[in-house]
Amino acid sequence: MITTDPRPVPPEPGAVPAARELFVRTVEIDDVGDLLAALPRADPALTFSWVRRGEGVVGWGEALRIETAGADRIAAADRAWVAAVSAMTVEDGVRLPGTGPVAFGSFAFSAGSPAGGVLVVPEVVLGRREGRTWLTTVRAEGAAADELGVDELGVDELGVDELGVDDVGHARVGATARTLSPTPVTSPGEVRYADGALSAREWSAAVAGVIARIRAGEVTKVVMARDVVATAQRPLDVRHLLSRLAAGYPGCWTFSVDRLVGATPELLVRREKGLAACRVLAGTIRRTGDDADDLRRAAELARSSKDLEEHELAVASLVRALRPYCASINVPEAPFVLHLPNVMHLASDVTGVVDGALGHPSTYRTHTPGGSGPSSLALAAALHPTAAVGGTPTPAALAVLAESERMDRGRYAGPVGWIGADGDGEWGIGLRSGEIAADDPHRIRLFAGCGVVAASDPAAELAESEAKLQPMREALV
Ligand SMILES: C=C(O[C@H]1C=CC=C(C(=O)O)[C@@H]1O)C(=O)O
Repeated sequence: MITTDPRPVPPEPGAVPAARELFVRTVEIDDVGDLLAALPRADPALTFSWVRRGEGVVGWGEALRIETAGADRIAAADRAWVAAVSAMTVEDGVRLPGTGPVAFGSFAFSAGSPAGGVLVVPEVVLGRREGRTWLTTVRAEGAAADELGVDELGVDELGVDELGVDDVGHARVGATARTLSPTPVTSPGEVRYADGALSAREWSAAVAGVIARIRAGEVTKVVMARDVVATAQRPLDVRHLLSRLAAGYPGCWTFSVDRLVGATPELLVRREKGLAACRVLAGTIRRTGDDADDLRRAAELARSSKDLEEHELAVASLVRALRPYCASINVPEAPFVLHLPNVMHLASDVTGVVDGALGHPSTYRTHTPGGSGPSSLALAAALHPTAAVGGTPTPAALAVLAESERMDRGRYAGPVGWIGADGDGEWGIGLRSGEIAADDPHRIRLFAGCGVVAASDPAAELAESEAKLQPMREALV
């Protein structure tokens, strides 16, 4: 484990700790079925996921941990990752996004939050893309096979015993990997809910106060979030939450990083082969469950001046932040309506060609033509917080929300995702999520936020926040 926590002395810009030498090996394996069902352990601190429509990466164990804090938390993690990767020996016979070394990360929404930021390289990563499945194992250089602790890692279930260990102590996994047999998944049992920082009534009053400040011209848009605390009868098995989220919300990115769990519909940024892609969401209407009525509501959302204004602000702020990093940007003329099981959103997919002359051109290991320029994490650092989670203009909106929400958001609404050795990766916005307490595995804080503009109504925003809490409430059943 390495730690780059800049407290008490902030690091010099560009300073990174000495990285631990790691040996990383990716091999192609037979399809193992549901990636999430392969996760061997219940522990939310050591179980990682970034899965959408059955594809993505999951991981378990901890080979390397990078911790950061403060305003520089995302960029510092990016620098530490470059140093960590440079100390790795990599054997990657698959060479797809998500193969080779992968770090899962999660960052606090606010610079001042004690939640800081973290990148973790799991000991085992299992991935699937376009019908190909791979397994990556990570161990300290020179470690003996028993130090790898294959039983602990759950890799033994892949048939390692039979296939043996290679000359560098690495589990050899053949093309005939057997089905994984993780420990049984447990459900949470009875779940009790309690108010978070504010009761529903107090939060509505706070929203009314923010609307008044917006109407007075202090800010244009503020995203107001609230939290609810759920306490389960049994310790939370993160796999239960992940499988329910993925089944209920297949179009969202189902994530688990360092106790933050959720299914986000919003992609902060993906960088792949020199292209950046962002999905901006802002403007929401609840679904009723009646298809005809939902279609009528979707049309209403697409015409709603309140929602269109909220959406335009979000797109404009994202484009402003992304432009300096891109040689060209494509912004759709109008948003589309994204249908999720609980809500519909106005959505815009913004893409850009990353400027390869910027960033750390020589520091990333490159196996793709686009492996130079700002990494996915550097782009996430530049884009966070978007107007979809902060507001407009950003500094004033952040000040208003901090005063009005009266809570620390922790990692909610911060970047969450993964980065590979070449800097490519995917970072979502940590929405529709909850953070499992470090000191009590029964407790999880759920979050939901709503973009508040001059035309907002507190009761409607409260109802919208309830709809946004639905995925996590359903996952806890
Ligand atoms: C802040 C959240 O949603 C954002 C993303 C999509 C639509 C939003 C809205 O319409 O208010 C929010 O900006 C949340 O889900 O907690």
